[in-house]
Amino acid sequence: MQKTTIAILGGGAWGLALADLASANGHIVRVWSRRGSTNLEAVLQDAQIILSAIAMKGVSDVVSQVKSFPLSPNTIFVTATKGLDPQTTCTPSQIWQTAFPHHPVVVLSGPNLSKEIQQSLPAATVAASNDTAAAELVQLVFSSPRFRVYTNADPLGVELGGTLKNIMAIASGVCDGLHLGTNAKAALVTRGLTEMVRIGKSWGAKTETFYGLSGLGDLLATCNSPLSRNYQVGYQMALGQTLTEILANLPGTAEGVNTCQVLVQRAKQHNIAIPITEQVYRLLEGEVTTRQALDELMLRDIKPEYN
Ligand SMILES: NC(=O)C1=CN([C@@H]2O[C@H](COP(=O)(O)OP(=O)(O)OC[C@H]3O[C@@H](n4cnc5c(N)ncnc54)[C@H](O)[C@@H]3O)[C@@H](O)[C@H]2O)C=CC1
Ligand SMILES: O=C(CO)COP(=O)(O)O
Repeated sequence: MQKTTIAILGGGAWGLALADLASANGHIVRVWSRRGSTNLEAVLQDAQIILSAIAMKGVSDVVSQVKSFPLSPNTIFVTATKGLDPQTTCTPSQIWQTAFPHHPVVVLSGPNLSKEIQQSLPAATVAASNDTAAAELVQLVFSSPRFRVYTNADPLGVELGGTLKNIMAIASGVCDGLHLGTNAKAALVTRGLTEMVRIGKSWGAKTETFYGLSGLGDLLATCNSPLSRNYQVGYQMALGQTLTEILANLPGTAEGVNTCQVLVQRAKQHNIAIPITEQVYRLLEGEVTTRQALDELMLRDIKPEYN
């Protein structure tokens, strides 16, 4: 395919892994990071794709900075952030789309532990957008024999899959840290998926999207891998460390910690049952121990599996 010029915003683990994938396919890639020496305006100049791999806490700020520079009307935005805005509960793609209403926005999300991608291990992901041509361009730019990209027309569902699974990854870390066994993990991940579908549907996402790579796929990856920072948060809490100690030593961002808070607030407003998220929230807030959180979940009123 033709060479594409790509500006990658965010020089963290994921931004750099995506930069490598696009460079390996022969594209022109420029990375901007707030602590790096590159100038944002120069990085954005003539970019056909602007990809954000910024941690959630920096997204609104970076969006405002990008808005102050002239862009080609055809520039495609891609967001790879897995978080929710604490003030508005908006997803990153909603923030980008509101700021740039006339540009296509594509969500890139899937089971993509950056360490494995950096080792060139095979993986698959999803490029989702309401603009099919934009999703297909992003698919072409990143696809290779080691990275298989699928398109999808439910960007909200794809984005929420990657975001909500972070909470289940924290819970799974707790499950493994407490040595609760394989049955417990299977129950947790399956009920976690049910909870993700319930939240996602109320938001307007499609149920089937959560059974794909960005939902179930990312759950399987992060709920079972010590490479997941969110999993590490739960695992180390089960070993008795405090959240402050864990976050001080964590390499990179565990978005699930903030997402949990946003979801609890949103679930209250919309009257949605989120028992697992609620217990993870209480654990992170120091209101319950890992054992108490487990008991709270196991001793809930018995009920039909689906209602
Ligand atoms: N590492 C991974 O395996 C994957 C991560 N993601 C998502 O990608 C996002 C970034 O993750 P990582 O690269 O792993 O995190 P990281 O902690 O390695 O990097 C975070 C990046 O965000 C930037 N940033 C943070 N606050 C900022 C601010 N106020 N202004 C400007 N830039 C700011 C940092 O400078 C850094 O470049 C997260 O939302 C994460 O959930 C998605 C898929 C895989
Ligand atoms: O989202 C990820 C892999 O798909 C990365 O997970 P962590 O943010 O928990 O490390």
